[in-house]
Amino acid sequence: PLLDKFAKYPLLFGPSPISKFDNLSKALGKKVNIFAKREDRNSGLAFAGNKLRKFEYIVPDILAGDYTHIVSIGGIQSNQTLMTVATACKIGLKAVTVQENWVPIPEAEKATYDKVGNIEASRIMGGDVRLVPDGFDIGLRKSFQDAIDDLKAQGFKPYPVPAGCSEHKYGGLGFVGFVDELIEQEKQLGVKFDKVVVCCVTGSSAAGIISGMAQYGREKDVIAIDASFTPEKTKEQTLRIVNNTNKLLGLDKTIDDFQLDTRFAHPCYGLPNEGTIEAIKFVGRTEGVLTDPVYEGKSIQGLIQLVKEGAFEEGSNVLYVHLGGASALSAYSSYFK
Ligand SMILES: Cc1ncc(COP(=O)(O)O)c(CNC2(C(=O)O)CC2)c1O
Repeated sequence: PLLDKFAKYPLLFGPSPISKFDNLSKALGKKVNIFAKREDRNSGLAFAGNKLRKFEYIVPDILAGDYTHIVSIGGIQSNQTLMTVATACKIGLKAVTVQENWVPIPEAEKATYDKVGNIEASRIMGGDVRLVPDGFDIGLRKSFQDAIDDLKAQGFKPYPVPAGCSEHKYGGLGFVGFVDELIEQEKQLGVKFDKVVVCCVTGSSAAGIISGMAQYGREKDVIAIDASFTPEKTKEQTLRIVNNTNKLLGLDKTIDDFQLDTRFAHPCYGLPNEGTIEAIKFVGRTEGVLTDPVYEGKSIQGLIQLVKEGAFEEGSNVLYVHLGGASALSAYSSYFK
């Protein structure tokens, strides 16, 4: 595969497993065969998750320089910042995480939102967690630059990793590897996936999958479900990462569009809608698998809706990409009384 020319630092157990969601398929009328590739179980670090797959192609660049800190950014219950801390611990660096007010925290969660789940785990692992009041935006942020300048002023050498690793030059490579893995697993399973459904916010998960599938002429089989609630920005950023990644791979292909379903991101980034809560419970009760109110709850809500409205041909094989995130559920307990 084209990816072999890039250095990779192993952070995952190996290929992430594929579950067969037969109960869910049946509960939805057995029209399609639903499978799930489990990035939520891809590593032994922290709570596992999609960012660790991205960090595998970023860590060699960190180790190549005498950096002292990894600096990253996210919301208070960010999975990105947690996986930044875990990766830093693994490679012996310190971590500074800028955590902004990306989510309008519901009254019922105010007392615990910045104490439980992902942020608790970051503190346990010694992350220098810096809460700042700035609002949500998937782009490059002043608060992030301030943290980097602050560390440099103290004589440290910080390595910046932007939100979701997505604007990092190698941000898309991890999920190109996901596709190479998937192609192998299709052979082992004797199954070809007709559609791949994945959550999309800062874009490098979906971008890597689209770029990876483009090597096999299958980029149109990817359906991204927006959870940013800023779909124009997410679409532009994702497409840019797709084409930057194609260039990195030496893949002579420009992709100017992809399917981004924007129907499930409401009411805003970081808060579930009623259908999200229904979907989380439905999949929890039919498959014993947990998803979260910010990301995977919305993408599985999208998958269920797409099945119900006949978006997939009868009998087709649909792969759901579970990117992680259930570790933030404790910050949303008021939704599951
Ligand atoms: C569990 C989970 N699922 C899907 C996504 C969306 O991935 P992308 O950002 O690559 O589009 C995230 C991202 N999370 C961000 C974070 O700060 O945690 C980057 C937004 C995620 O954590």
